[in-house]
Amino acid sequence: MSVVVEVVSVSVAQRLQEVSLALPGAGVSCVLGQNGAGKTTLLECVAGLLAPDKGTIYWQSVDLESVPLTEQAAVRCYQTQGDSMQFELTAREFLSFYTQGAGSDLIPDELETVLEVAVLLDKPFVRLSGGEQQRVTLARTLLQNWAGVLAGKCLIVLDEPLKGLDIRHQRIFLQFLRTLAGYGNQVMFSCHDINAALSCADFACLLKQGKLLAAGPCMEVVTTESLQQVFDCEFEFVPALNCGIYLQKP
Ligand SMILES: Nc1ncnc2c1ncn2[C@@H]1O[C@H](COP(=O)(O)OP(=O)(O)OP(=O)(O)O)[C@@H](O)[C@H]1O
Repeated sequence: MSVVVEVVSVSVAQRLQEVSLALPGAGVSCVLGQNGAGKTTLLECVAGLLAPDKGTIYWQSVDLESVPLTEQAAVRCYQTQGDSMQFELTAREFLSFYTQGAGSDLIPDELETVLEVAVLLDKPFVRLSGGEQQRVTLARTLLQNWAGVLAGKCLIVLDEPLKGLDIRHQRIFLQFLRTLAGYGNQVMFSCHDINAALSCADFACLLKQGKLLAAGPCMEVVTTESLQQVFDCEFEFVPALNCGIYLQKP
């Protein structure tokens, strides 16, 4: 069973104010908002990596503060916005370092198909391009708990996973997030590309200046009006393909 998350009146000084939301048991949720809106802060709280000053995070109706760190780590995959690396490790060494116990195949076929990291493994991580580093770190994030991910038991929290990815890798990775949710995992990610996020997510959290403006099914909470409120610019909805896209008005 995936991790059911509830956030109740969570505040972090200067960063989040009285945020409450409940994520569906399995699915994909996106967090949208301007720079500094509190997206990373919310993701860190949900992932159990930042204790709120006020309020409570529940996983499976249990106060996260009472869940031992090892138990949290066993069902969580977390990706920060940018992994810095001080050492001249190859991508293979970097992945091995984080994925001890992942099995004999360093990169499972399913991950390789999506992230195409095999060709990068023998290069020094620090000399990979930004997007290549992102693909390796996305692999590392999922390999942290790969067995749990395959079993659909994980909370997968990704801070700007599309950062640096070319358009093809973005599309493939977003489709893969749906696959992971289909296994039963709870996926939550932040993103600055509204249309990319909405092509994948079924639930959206809209943040502005540390406050939650809305959270709920994308079809209900994402509108030209709510986006204007979140981003302080005007949008037009253009029907396209089988859904539509939001364009920023000039
Ligand atoms: N460790 C910290 N201590 C104090 N304030 C912080 C800390 N980290 C971030 N902030 C502040 O909290 C606010 C929210 O930051 P956060 O990183 O959550 O925003 P964000 O929505 O993820 O932004 P971005 O889109 O730029 O990544 C910002 O004003 C930021 O300056």
